[in-house]
Amino acid sequence: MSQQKGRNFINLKNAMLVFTVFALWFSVYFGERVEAILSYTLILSFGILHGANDIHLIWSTYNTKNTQVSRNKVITIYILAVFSILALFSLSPFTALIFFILVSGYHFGEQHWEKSFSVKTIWNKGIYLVYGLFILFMLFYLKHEQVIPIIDELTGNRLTMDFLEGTMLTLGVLLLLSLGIQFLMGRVTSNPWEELFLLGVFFVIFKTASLLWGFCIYFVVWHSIPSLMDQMDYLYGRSTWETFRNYLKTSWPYWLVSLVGLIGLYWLLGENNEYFISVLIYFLAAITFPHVIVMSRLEKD
Ligand SMILES: CC1=C(/C=C/C(C)=C/C=C/C(C)=C/C=O)C(C)(C)CCC1
Repeated sequence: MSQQKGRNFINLKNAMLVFTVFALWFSVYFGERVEAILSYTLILSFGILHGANDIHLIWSTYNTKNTQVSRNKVITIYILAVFSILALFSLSPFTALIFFILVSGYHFGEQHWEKSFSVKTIWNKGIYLVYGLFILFMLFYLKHEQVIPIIDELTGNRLTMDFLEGTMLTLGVLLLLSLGIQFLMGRVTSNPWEELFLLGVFFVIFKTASLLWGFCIYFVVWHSIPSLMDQMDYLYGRSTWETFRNYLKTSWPYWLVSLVGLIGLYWLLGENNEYFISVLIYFLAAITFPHVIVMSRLEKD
């Protein structure tokens, strides 16, 4: 059984690598406009979908033999969490953005490394954070020409290229040291060369593709799709086309409400924001916080 699971995982990784190489080829042949259309399509479909079942997941993880929670209560708490984040962005955008980047980094790292540590320690959580932040800062640094104005629009703070470079290098050294120690102690089950190679692939993608396409490839291919599969494993015991159909059946209403929410947010904030990506960031932040709590609980289970 575990051998079967391992084989599926390796197949998934290979498929993701093949898709990534294809996406890289695509970015060389097609212009920014085509990339942008495809990026928004993938982010708004698979990207949003992987968080669309959160309410159902919270409800099913909390509804055990001993505790009963009503669906309405879960929906109310979820909506409150989403609006609190939007309120934080309007009160103190810089604090909200720092918080969002930290939480996103942790979440990306947790998704990638969760199955790879044979011993559970508090250090693993630090590695999740450093890994995800390193990926994000690699993208911010390599695409600084677009990222600096976007962050300026969101927060009124103009980051410098030196800051982005320094943070990326510091995170890189921290990551090498912390993961290196874990590998030497024999606590990591994945192949270190494969992991280094993967970081190299992300570097090339972020450098070659546009900001949106680079983010889309990481967010959709390397984060949302594996996360969708984890969620299907949790909910239905396996991830197949059939369980994907079941997943779609429970998540499509939430997915649709999310899209309507994004359109509403654009209608409210569009005039004040030159970049649509800024509105997308508010939206992602609002749905990310509850999502990270749900997924951390699910990975623990
Ligand atoms: C700040 C910033 C970005 C960061 C986006 C992040 C951090 C997204 C995280 C999404 C998550 C964690 C979704 C849920 O699963 C972009 C778009 C790269 C563009 C440049 C500015």
